[in-house]
Amino acid sequence: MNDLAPAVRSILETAESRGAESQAGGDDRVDVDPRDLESAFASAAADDRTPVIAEVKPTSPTTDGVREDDPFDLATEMVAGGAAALSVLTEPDHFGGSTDTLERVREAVDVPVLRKDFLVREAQLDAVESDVVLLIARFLGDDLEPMLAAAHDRGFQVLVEVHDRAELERALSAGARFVGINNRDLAKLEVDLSTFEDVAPHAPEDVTLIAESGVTTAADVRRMRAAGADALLIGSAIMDGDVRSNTRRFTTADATTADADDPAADHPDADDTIDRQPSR
Ligand SMILES: O=C(O)c1ccccc1NCC(=O)[C@H](O)[C@H](O)COP(=O)(O)O
Repeated sequence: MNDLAPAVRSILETAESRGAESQAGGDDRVDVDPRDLESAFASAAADDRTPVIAEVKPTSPTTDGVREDDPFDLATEMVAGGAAALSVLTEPDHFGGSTDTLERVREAVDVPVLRKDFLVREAQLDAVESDVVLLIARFLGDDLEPMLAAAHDRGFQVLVEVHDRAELERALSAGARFVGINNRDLAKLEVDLSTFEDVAPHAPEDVTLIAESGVTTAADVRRMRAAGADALLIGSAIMDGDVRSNTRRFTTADATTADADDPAADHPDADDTIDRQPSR
């Protein structure tokens, strides 16, 4: 883990020292009856909305300042903007998140809610109920498979985050059905959308692929969709300004071409679809 950016090492150190932090004050194992993520994406698509997971992200190591708005209001605005699902940071020290926030948001909306955190131990799965949990292949190493099984056992759907082809192979061998390809390199914290384009063609067709991080324009959305993204996870660009209209700009991206709201030119390869490997 020496190759990680200092901020990410710090995130990981605090993650390792955090316990289950159960809202009930006990250490009961959660048993989740989740809202179905795949159906939420399908409903969005049937409704001509680009499937977007909008992220409630008060701050981060790469963001200036903290957004203090009530997460309840942010979440309802994101859904009003057409988000198929939400992601809520529960990491407190670097992202301003909390399990309380996630509980309140999940009560306020009827779309699936992803718990975005840096989970490294099974007991941490029991801190709060959500429809989906994130597991990061790079942080979990050989623990990925048992953590994935432990999460599935509790009823969670699991988004396994990868950054390169080797991590994709580990995620697939562990049994991941939802894979997030993170365009943010946790070693340098740099974002490069070609990460998704490089890794996605190696995923089998029956895996649901989510493009994570660094999407800032509708043209970026179309670029990720052309490269095989079934859905997108977008945080900072939604949190920066009017959350409802920002969300709408992304959820209508498939239905629009480059327009006045999105002056960035479409990526030259945006119309080239990339064939994914056939199902294994
Ligand atoms: O967002 C960060 O600054 C960050 C720093 C270190 C580790 C993880 C980080 N982000 C976590 C995420 O996965 C993103 O919040 C998510 O993919 C949305 O990204 P973006 O749309 O670029 O805000």
